[in-house]
Amino acid sequence: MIAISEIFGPTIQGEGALIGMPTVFVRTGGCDFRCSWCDTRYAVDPAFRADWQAMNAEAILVEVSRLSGGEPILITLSGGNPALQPLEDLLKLGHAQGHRFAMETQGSKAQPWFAELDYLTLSPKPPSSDMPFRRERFEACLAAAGADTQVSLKLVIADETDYQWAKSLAADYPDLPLFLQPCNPTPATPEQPEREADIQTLNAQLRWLVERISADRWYRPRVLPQLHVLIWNNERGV
Ligand SMILES: C[S@@+](CC[C@H](N)C(=O)[O-])C[C@H]1O[C@@H](n2cnc3c(N)ncnc32)[C@H](O)[C@@H]1O
Ligand SMILES: Nc1nc2[nH]cc(C(=O)O)c2c(=O)[nH]1
Ligand code: SF4
Ligand SMILES: [Mg+2]
Repeated sequence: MIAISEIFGPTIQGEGALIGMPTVFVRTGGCDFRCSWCDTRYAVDPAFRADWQAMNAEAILVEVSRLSGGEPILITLSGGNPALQPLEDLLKLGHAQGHRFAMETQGSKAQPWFAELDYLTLSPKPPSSDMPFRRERFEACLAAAGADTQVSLKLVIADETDYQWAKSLAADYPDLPLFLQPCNPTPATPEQPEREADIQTLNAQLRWLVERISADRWYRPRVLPQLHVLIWNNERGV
């Protein structure tokens, strides 16, 4: 069984390589990380386990199909860390129904079924998250994805230290499409579910990042906002 925090959509992928793509999100419950600025703690902290549902692949796809109006769609697996879940059957059955699959993970755990994904976003965590980067685990994820899965690197940047870390990490993986995403310093939290994102601050951070890469003559990354935050602020389920 798969621990599910929420299934929602259709919406658009708001981040990274597939930004703007219509998709249904399948958010799993449980994470091996506790990032300082995590915007989905309700899918991380076991205190919210009672809100998660154990579902099998068939039941998840019934809900996706209800949301998509019976049409095949891009299914985005996120979390929590979806790599902690047994998702092989979901990929097999979903593909047989014509869906495609993208997944977001921090790269802390590799699974053989990464090779069955259409897209994999690896989002290792910068110093500001207070989480470690374990290179051998990240590289195990790359190896598991293999040649048939489109892998990209999406790095969250909160400050200059994160920026320097990102530049150095990215240099070690020159062939990966690279996306830089400003950190939202005021995500909604279980304590403050109505907390607003400050769009002015996010825009200033975005501008800083563009100016930063330009000043460095670093022309490789694409700098993107969290589009869903610009559209819906910190709302959940969009
Ligand atoms: C909520 S995580 C879930 C998937 C997986 N655990 C991971 O971190 O990649 C999805 C994406 O949101 C990003 N994210 C989480 N909190 C954020 C914040 N406050 N500002 C910007 N991005 C954030 C993560 O870095 C990750 O790229
Ligand atoms: N629209 C939208 N795009 C997203 N991209 C990554 C998300 C996530 O929480 O993993 C997310 C999300 O929650 N909503
Ligand atoms: S790895 Fe992802 S879901 Fe887990 S705490 Fe960090 S941002 Fe949140
Ligand atoms: Mg999110």
